[in-house]
Amino acid sequence: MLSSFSKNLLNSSKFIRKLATSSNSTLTSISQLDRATLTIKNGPVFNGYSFGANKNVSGEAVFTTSLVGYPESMTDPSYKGQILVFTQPLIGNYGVPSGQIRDQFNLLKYFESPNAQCIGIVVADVALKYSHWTAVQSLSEWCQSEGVAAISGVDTRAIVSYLREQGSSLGRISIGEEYDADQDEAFVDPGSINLVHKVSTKAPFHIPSSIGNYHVAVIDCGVKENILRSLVSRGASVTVFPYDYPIQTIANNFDGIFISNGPGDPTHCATTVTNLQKTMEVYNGPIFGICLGHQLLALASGAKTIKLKYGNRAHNIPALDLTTGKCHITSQNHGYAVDAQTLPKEFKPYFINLNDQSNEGMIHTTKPIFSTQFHPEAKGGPLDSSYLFDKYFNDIKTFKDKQNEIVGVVNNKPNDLFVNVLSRERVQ
Ligand SMILES: NC(=O)CC[C@H](N)C(=O)O
Repeated sequence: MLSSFSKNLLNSSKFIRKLATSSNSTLTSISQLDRATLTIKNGPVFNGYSFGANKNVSGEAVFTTSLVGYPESMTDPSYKGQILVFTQPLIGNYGVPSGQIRDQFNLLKYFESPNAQCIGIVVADVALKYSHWTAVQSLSEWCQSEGVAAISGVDTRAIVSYLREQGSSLGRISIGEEYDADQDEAFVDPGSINLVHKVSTKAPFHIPSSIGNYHVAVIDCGVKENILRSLVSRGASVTVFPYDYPIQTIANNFDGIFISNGPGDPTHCATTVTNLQKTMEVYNGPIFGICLGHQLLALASGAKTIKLKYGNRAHNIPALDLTTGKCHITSQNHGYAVDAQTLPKEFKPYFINLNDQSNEGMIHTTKPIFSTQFHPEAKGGPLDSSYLFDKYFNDIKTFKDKQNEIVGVVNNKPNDLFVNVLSRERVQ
């Protein structure tokens, strides 16, 4: 523990450094940075430099082996409350694009949600200078304005080796002070918080599609913008509902139901699981779930989920499609998985992870219901598995054609009166 004298000394040198840099907030050299410490609970301590928000944070420390895509990963709501360690040694070299720019569907063009979601990042070597035609600021500036703590100059190989051996662990980033054993208690366990509640829209919202006549209901557990784009750009207007909305009460107004990705332990989403069970009893249309959506659908079907030792976070994970025998390189970000042994007989495993043999998806034997653990929408990551959205839309078309035969109604445009009163973007 530091004496009060050395603490004062540290604080005054920090103050002098702040004065020296205050005329120019753009950091260009590591010598301008404050000290920072990454502490793993009951584990090692790593000393480096702070290049983000001037605040101490604590959460689950996880690692990603993605080479690119830090803006997409950091704005993915599935990372809510986590400290993200990048194995790619140089991070920040292409800066950060604008979080304001929207596409033709009014969706964010470069971000996966309006804000950074992880609470901290850990990199070996931050690029304080950046260059890219879409960049509007440095990673350091963005972390400061978004309240994300960030540490550079640490041995990320040692950190990741530790997390691989011990499993994902609680961690803390402390700014401007040396490791203080007195703070050992101050670790926040995001596993004890309902993280989905924090990221889900607070009220339904609607995204119209001028391309087609389908209407899909999305259960928002922390949905990524590119999932919404993948639906809207294929011709579905999308109405997005809060994670705990009783979807079973309105399901039959929709041509498809979709369950999104999201943060945390799937067993914390009991209300969503119960609603999905009830939905599957009353709804015969297509259902598609991604990542947390896959896990929730599996729980609703009677299967169980497990926590993986350190999870799968990367943009190059091989998943075998068991129906075609083809391997696809996939984008992933999860710490939990479905235990394939517990799948009920109506569901077959759909994909398997070729690195660790964990379950990567399931498909119903008779109904148009399937889900994947990986992210077919990518962002970042390869587009190999985007064909699954096409499959979902084939299921939607078949279902709708059949409905139209029965009902004799051809035009099922989303009920304008219902959707017109809804917001056009997330309600936070
Ligand atoms: N990307 C996701 O949806 C993550 C799902 C879940 N929170 C997990 O960590 O396994």
